[in-house]
Amino acid sequence: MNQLDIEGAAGLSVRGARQVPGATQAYDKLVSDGVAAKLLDKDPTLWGPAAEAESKIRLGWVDTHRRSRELVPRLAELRKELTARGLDHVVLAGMGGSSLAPEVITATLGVALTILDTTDPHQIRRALGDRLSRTVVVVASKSGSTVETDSHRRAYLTAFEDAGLDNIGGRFVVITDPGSPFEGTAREMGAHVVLADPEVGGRYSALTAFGLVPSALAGVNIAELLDQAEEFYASLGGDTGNPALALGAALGAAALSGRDKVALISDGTGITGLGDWAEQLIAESTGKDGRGILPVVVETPTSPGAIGSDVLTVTYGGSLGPDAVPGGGVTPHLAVNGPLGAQFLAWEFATAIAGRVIGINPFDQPNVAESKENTNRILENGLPSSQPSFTEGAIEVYTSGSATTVFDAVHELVTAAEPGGYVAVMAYLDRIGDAAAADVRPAIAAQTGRSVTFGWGPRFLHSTGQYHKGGPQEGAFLQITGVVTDDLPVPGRPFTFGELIAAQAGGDRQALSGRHRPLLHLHLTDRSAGIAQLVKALQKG
Ligand SMILES: O=P(O)(O)OC[C@H]1O[C@](O)(CO)[C@@H](O)[C@@H]1O
Repeated sequence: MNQLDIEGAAGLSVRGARQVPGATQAYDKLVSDGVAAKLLDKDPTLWGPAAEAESKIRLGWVDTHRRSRELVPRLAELRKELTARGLDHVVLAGMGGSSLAPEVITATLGVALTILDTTDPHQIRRALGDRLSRTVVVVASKSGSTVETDSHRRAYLTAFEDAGLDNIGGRFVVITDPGSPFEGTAREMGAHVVLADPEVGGRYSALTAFGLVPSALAGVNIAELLDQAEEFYASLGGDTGNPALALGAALGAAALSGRDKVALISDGTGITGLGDWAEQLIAESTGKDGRGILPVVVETPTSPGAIGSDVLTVTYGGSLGPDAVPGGGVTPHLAVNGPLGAQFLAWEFATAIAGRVIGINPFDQPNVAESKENTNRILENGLPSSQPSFTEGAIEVYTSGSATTVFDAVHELVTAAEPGGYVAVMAYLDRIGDAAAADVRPAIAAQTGRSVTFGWGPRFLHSTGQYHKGGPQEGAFLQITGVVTDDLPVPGRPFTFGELIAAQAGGDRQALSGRHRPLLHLHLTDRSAGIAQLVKALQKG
């Protein structure tokens, strides 16, 4: 470690922070304003008067890990009860902050958990067909009004009833805020109910019931995560030896100096998938008022997009020894290493700090509602009819440009993004069955040298979706949808999952085109053939 590196408690270190241009000045200003201690003290004035009311009720994450302790014995008991009933397959239904942390936790610790954060009927059908009689469904929604999650609950309820299973209510565990619509529904169903910490927003909720309940039921030792957070907490109030303060200062200062894309890359040292969780935290927290930091999850240290003139390269992983070379194969601006429980708290603290540095309120998400409203309107009135501009193989192309091939249409889109802008690939597909669609990201990034993000729809709507609409208006958007060959009704609702996902995609197209953003829609009439054709066309150039 050298003087640019800061090691805090719990073995969490941030290397490189002070070499990021502007970071030292930002850090010194934070110190002279006493921000670290004030944040630890939950001071709601740190983000200005306009953000104060929201901040007042959103700072519980600072020490929520302490209140979460009471969950440890309770969840051990519940797990015992469920396994005694033979319910050993845990399915988590939840969007954004209600499922991303358990995904990282279980992936990192090698524990099986089935996650439903989709409305793709094929993916949902596959989950419903998997060990149904042994399934316990964790329904996680802070607001208790998220359409995707409620639809999953309905689908499982009907599947359990159709299979003639007993004690159906007891096959559900509902996590929600006290008094939310889901609390009443859960009690009526006879579900197990775990009320969440209401003073913690979804994306800051890793160490609340949202992160811990599904993880514990799946078999994770959650006490260990809480211990790591508690140990790291000791570093948070200080002006020295505070890696989270350094991380926040560097993220904020980099964005102000033009490195406003953050490539998030695993260094391969034992933490899996933190990038997807941090992506939501950073994008939804900072992408507003025409400002923000764009997180770009990059597959490996050598994948396209890891470095660039407007990119802050950040690697993450488990604790590293003092002489270790960080980065896992790339030279990062910042390397964040340490145990997972400490990482969650460090990134949350750093994001709140970066929000202050760039001058936004890190606790609201003012532009998320728009696509949801468009979706509801489409579900009521139907999608406006449209004809493809042309069809190539298994791909229908909807473009306002003049291209006549898929490759040219993508090229046209990419060149329409502002210099220093980005391309967002948004795939409303089955993220297991259609996993190869993720290859589109590196293929476009390699061709263009631009920052390219990839998100599964509708999951990204609860993450980078906020940034797309609220952040700097410099994105170009590639939306990919796919044929539905085996649709599934949403029980008790006047639409199917296939109609819902189409309406979500259509609603987001309306939100983006309303902002006059470049948008290309590709519809796959045969999913696997279409993906293979698209990736091949892009790779060939
Ligand atoms: O937990 P809920 O209320 O279902 O919300 C899920 C996600 O949707 C959002 O509220 C908005 O997209 C996220 O901030 C949140 O994590």
